[in-house]
Amino acid sequence: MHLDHTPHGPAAVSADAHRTDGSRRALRIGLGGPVGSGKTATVAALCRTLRDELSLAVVTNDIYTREDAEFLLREAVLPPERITAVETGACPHTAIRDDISANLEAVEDLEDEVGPLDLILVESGGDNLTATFSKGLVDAQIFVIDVAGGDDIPRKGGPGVTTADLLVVNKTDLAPYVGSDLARMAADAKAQRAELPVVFQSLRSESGVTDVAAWVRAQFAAWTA
Ligand SMILES: Nc1nc2c(ncn2[C@@H]2O[C@H](COP(=O)(O)OP(=O)(O)OP(=O)(O)O)[C@@H](O)[C@H]2O)c(=O)[nH]1
Repeated sequence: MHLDHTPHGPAAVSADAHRTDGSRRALRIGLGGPVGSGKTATVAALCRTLRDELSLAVVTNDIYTREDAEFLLREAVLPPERITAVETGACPHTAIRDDISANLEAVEDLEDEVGPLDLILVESGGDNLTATFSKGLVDAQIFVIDVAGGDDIPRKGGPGVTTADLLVVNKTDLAPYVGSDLARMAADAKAQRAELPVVFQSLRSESGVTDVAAWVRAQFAAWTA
């Protein structure tokens, strides 16, 4: 894995790093990607890995339900008051890109109610390859795809694959069963993203979310620097 954070750190993105009382607000990282690629599982693993070192909260987005939040609550990855569900009621990308008001309110309410917070993870509802977050909502974004969705996804591109601050190719454990060529996926991702980082992970393996957690730590270090 090649991780080069410097040109794309969150400090370069957000002009509004402070709250109205002058305190530093939480770094906001968005996770988007197709349905079932492993966004909630990645959020859960990040919470377990980082919760003892960072003050964390999560906002989930579902179209009609609160299933993702309920999963995180059931798994007890964070205390319940640190997990908020937004029911988008429409295309998931509308709520993270076009009308971000419900998500912004959720993020700000979390900071008011359980802050000060270091990091808020905002998980989008599952969508298609065009879904990206507004820079008014998050400081950095992770796009999660999986090997079972087809090994031609990195080649097909789209804004999530090409421009996300981190591309995660999840479920590498399934590659032999679905005939996905990981080397080809890596070469295609490199061609689409140049120096932007890519992580291949299996949440079923021992290393799990380690590389993504390292990237998040680096983003947080840049944010607070
Ligand atoms: N084999 C394998 N399964 C995984 C991995 N990561 C997640 N899963 C499983 O994939 C399924 C979907 O994972 P989720 O985390 O719910 O996916 P999601 O992207 O949040 O799905 P939506 O919110 O519906 O878009 C679940 O059954 C997970 O347990 C992985 O690395 N390997």
